[in-house]
Amino acid sequence: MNLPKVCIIGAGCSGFTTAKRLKDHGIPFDIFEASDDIGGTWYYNNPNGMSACYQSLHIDTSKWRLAFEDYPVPANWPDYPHHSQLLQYFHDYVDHFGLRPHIRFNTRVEKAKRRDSGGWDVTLSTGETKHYDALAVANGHHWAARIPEYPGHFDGAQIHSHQYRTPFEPVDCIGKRVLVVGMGNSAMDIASELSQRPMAEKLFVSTRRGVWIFPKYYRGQPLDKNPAPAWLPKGIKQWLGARMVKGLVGKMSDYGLPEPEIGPFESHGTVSGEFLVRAGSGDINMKPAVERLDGDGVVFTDGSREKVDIIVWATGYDINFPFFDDPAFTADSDNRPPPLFKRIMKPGVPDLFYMGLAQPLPTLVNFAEQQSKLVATYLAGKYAPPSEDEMRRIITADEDYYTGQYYAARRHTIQLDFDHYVRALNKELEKGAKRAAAKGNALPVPSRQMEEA
Ligand SMILES: NC(=O)C1=CN([C@@H]2O[C@H](COP(=O)(O)OP(=O)(O)OC[C@H]3O[C@@H](n4cnc5c(N)ncnc54)[C@H](OP(=O)(O)O)[C@@H]3O)[C@@H](O)[C@H]2O)C=CC1
Repeated sequence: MNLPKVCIIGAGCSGFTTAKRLKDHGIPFDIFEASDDIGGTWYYNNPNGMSACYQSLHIDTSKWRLAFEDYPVPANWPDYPHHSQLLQYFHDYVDHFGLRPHIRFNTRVEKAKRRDSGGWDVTLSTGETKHYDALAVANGHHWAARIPEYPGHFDGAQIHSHQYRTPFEPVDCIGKRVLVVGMGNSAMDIASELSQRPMAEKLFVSTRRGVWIFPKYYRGQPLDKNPAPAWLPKGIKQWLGARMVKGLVGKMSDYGLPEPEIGPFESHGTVSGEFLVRAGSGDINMKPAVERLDGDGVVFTDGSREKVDIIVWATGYDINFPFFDDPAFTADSDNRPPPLFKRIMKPGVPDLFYMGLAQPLPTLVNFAEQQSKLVATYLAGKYAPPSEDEMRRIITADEDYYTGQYYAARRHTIQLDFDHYVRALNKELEKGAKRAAAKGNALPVPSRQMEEA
């Protein structure tokens, strides 16, 4: 059968696992990667400017949960591998499955435009425009730094956590008074590192709300290693999890942190084995939200003022698809992507797939590997989605399930429970296989001879 040809944007873990699955099904594809190598955000000092890695970064998901299902992680890995180990694992995967020859490096997708009749014209940084039958978007969502604006001016240095590499780069923090803004996982790691006595002279962390900080271990085992069964009702799962977390860490105010007004599962999980100890040891000084910048200092909402030399904005990322002009395909002003069936397909657009566009707990690393099952079987005519109306109904129900419990924030628009998602996806794949068989396994996306536009 002449299967449709796919353009994959990005050779990070979402892009290359999608490629592997397409290859398994004999679906032709090209991957375009702006950088000189694979890995995306996990490629430290990635010359494409899109890596959020700092030198000391260890992933906060354990090796037990991030492994690709068809390629085991090295047996000698620690529970929480370093970013360099993860990147090596990615290289090994790509080479093992023979994906590298399909990747065009140093080639950025500048524009992706859908034709009225379907199919995509993809314009590359080389100036070429190529036509593809389908488009898989895997450009990541941890690279467009979000920096809030506050009144006043600041005379010191300001960086976003995305730029942070070491205590010395890109700004020398040694002996300085440093303010880290935010309480996500970037803030946890960077504040814990800089608060060590030989590093910053004084380390402040500003947060506009209290959050729960999960430990990394429970009785000597990674906390995420033995999750509750995926079939357990959400309310019970969260009640049990909240009890365990509270039992393990106690009250946040015991460490000098603001007491959360929310439960542990009402914000994206903040995980750290170090932060609470550093705060409890007096090396991290908590401050409320920033009110204004004030020359050589910062004024906070409780009226206090601190002299500050460096601000690290660990304030997260925006979802960004710079190659789409059509707002129907991009995130809105609240950082919400278009409503997507299984977070992959936009109803009514049969030849576009968003890969890894989620904040799955516990991890994003092996998430697109699961999603690619739907994409590959769909393009091969072995899976058929439900009607557009049914897709929309499922999208609404899924979004309520996955994001309903979180407080409204730009960082919470694509939250997702990995285990629940995979269970539901597998059921959907079974149903879709029956629908496809009833339609005679017709190809939903026509394959045209690939042509230069
Ligand atoms: N070791 C690891 O594996 C690491 C993983 N990560 C992952 O990378 C992703 C991004 O994490 P991260 O970079 O921490 O970003 P997040 O979006 O998770 O956190 C951003 C933080 O900044 C705060 N914030 C946002 N806007 C403002 C504002 N205008 N004023 C004050 N505070 C603000 C948020 O507070 P609010 O909730 O109030 O909006 C939140 O506390 C996550 O998925 C995270 O888990 C990150 C670092 C390390």
